[in-house]
This record gives sequence, structure tokens and C-alpha cells, in this order.
Amino acid sequence: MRLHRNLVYTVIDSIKLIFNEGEYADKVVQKALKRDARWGARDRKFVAETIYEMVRWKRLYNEIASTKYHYSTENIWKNFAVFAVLKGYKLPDWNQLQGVPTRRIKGKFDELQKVRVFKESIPDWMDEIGVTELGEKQWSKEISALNKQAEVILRTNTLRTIKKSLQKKLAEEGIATEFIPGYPDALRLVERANVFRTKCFKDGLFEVQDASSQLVAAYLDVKPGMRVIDTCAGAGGKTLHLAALMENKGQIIATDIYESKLKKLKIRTRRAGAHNITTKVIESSKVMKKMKGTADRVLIDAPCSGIGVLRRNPDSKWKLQPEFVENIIKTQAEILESYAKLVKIDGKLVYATCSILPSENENQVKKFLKNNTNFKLLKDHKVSPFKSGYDGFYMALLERIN
Ligand SMILES: C[S@@+](CC[C@H](N)C(=O)[O-])C[C@H]1O[C@@H](n2cnc3c(N)ncnc32)[C@H](O)[C@@H]1O
Repeated sequence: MRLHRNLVYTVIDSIKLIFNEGEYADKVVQKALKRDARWGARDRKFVAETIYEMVRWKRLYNEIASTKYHYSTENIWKNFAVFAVLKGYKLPDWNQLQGVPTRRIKGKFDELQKVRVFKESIPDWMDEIGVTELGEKQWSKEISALNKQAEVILRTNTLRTIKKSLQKKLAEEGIATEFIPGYPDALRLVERANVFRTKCFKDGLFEVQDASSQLVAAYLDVKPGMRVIDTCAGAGGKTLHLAALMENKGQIIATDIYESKLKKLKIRTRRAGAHNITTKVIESSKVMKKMKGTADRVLIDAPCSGIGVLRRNPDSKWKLQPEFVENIIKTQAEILESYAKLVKIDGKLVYATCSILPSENENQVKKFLKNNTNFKLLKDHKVSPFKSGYDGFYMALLERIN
């Protein structure tokens, strides 16, 4: 495998933006891919995957290359050399790659496989939380699965098309996909591609949404004609899915504390052809109080640590702080307690997170049920990244009984 200078330079510049300027990896990758319109699919794949790999394996590469204290251009090149050696690239004769200690890199890599924080390239605090919450054996499996590259999964927008005809149309645009057993609306891309450029996307025939995330709206057991409140709607990934499951009938009220996210949701709503969604910014507690006891169904897709989606956001490993996790657990409990009041008698609620930590998941539900005996647990589902091969998620379906 050969390395191309302009592609590698793009990677180095991108890593600088992520680690030195604090920019988000996904945004930086999007920008990087626009750098040269002549790049083919293989070039784009190299740029995107190499940036993500260098972010994902930062701690491991830092340890091998002894670059942990500075993130200068020179050190980024040293980390890149580690990447290139470990991935088996033939090192070109460039100034920046002179004297790369290939054998030492391989030896150090083998040695570090014995220490999980290096092997899995994670901060110490994250490893401690993982072991405490899940036990050593399960945590080791989950974190290893969370270090795999994320696949691109689409959700067919059944308001506009069916999965089979979407697959055919995408194929006509040069994008091969596969069905995923157990996920009724999902299509898996056989090879990474920029799906946002396709006519199918512009026509609102699909959304990009991980397979595990596609289980959440379906868990809420919605029916056409119901009144549903999606309390933490964000940019609306699950709101749009709810609209499709409700066949555009009934009413979905999508709320969030950020207006900017709901604005994105409105754009997506138009593209998807969903007509039963209204948005409401939560400016004060009054907004939710007015809707108390009115909803057939409530979705609480709670803010969380995001530890279940590290594949997709490997930079979270370095941005997330233990204090944030502690605080978000308190916020989740408050949100669950107050938004549960929106559910009417005999109505149902789903509490979901994209975390695999019990303290954000089943323990929150247990605590809630202890304090709210008018609710009962119907079922819950923990999606393990290791077992499923997709993002880590948790969802619990509760019913208000009086
Ligand atoms: C996991 S994200 C939601 C993702 C979204 N449901 C989707 O499927 O695309 C959690 C959302 O909760 C919002 N949020 C945080 N605190 C909140 C609160 N107190 N009330 C309502 N929403 C809140 C965040 O702005 C964020 O958009």
C-alpha cells in the first residue's frame, strides 16, 4: 500500500485542528473531504478513516512515539509514522518520515497490548468507571468493540418509500447496500460513501441513523393518531422515525432546550415529508407543565455520556471528563422525574440513552420506579456494542398505571 503526499498532509492538518484547536472530528473530516474535488472514493476513504484512526488510537500512539506532552507538527508526524507502520504501509522517502524506528514501534505495540488503557487507548478515569460499572470481563469486550470503525447505516423513510426500492435507487446511484436482519428499515452500506450527495437523500428517502438507534422509536409502541411528546428531540433523528411509524397521523411535539437543534429538525422534517411534527423550545419549566398528563406516549432520549457511541465519536474519549458524567447522571434523574409527568394514565414512556453504564440506565429507572409507584416497567433492553456490532444503547418502556 502506497501513501500519497496530499492525502497525508490533509490528515496531518486535520489532526492539528482536532487536538490543538479543539474542533470536532466529524466536522473536520467533512471539511477535509472537500479539499480536493478530484479525489476518488479510495482517497476519501483513506482521509476519513486515517483521521478517525489517529484520533481513536491517540493514547496508544502517543505512548509508542513518546509524544504525549506536545502536539507539535513534528509529533503529529511521529504519531502518523506509528499509524503507517502498524497498518503495514510502505514508508515513502519523505523528510518527515526519515529514520522511523519500524522495529521499535512494532515491539512497543506488542508490549502495550498487556495494559488495557494503552491497548484500548482510553483515559484512566474511563477505564476505572467501565470496570466499576460493568466488571473487568464485560468492560474489556465492550471497549474493544467500541474501538472498531463505525459502519454507515441508513433508515428508510417509510413516509416516502420502501426499503427494497430505496436499495434499488441507491444502487443506480452507485451505492451498494445490504439488509440487516432484525432491523426492519435499515440498510447497511457495503462501502463507505458520501450518501448526502445522492438524489435519494435530497428526496428524503432515508436518514443516516445507527441500527441500535433505530430500535428506540419502535420501542415506544406508537400508533397513528396518538399524541406523542419527544422531550429531548435534538435535531430529530428519532422524531422523524416516530413520524414514519405513526404514518404521519396524530401529533408529535418535539422539545429541546436548544432552539438551534430544533431548527435543524425543521429542515429535516420538510425533507422527510413529515407533517405531524411541531417544535417547542423549553425556555422555562412552564412549557412542560402546561402539557402535564396529556401524552399517550413520551420519549426521553436523555443527554448522556455517549460512551455507547465512541465508535462514531472517538474524540469523545479525550473531550469527555468524569465530572461531566457525574453531572449528567443527576440531570438524567431530574429529566426523567419531571418529563414522566407528561404521560397520561395508561400512557407509556421510553427512557433511552446511548450509554452502556448501568448508572445512566437501569439504575436510573430503578430509582425512578421506587419514587413513582404510579409507573411500572414493561420491559427494558440493553444493546451491547460487543454483542450487536452496533452502537451501545439502553431503552426502558414504562407504563403509567394511575
Ligand atoms: C441524546 S440527545 C437527543 C438526540 C435526538 N433525540 C436524536 O435522536 O437525534 C439529547 C438531547 O437532550 C437535550 N437536552 C439536554 N438537557 C435537556 C433538558 N433539560 N430538557 C430537554 N432536552 C434536553 C440536548 O440538547 C440533546 O439534544
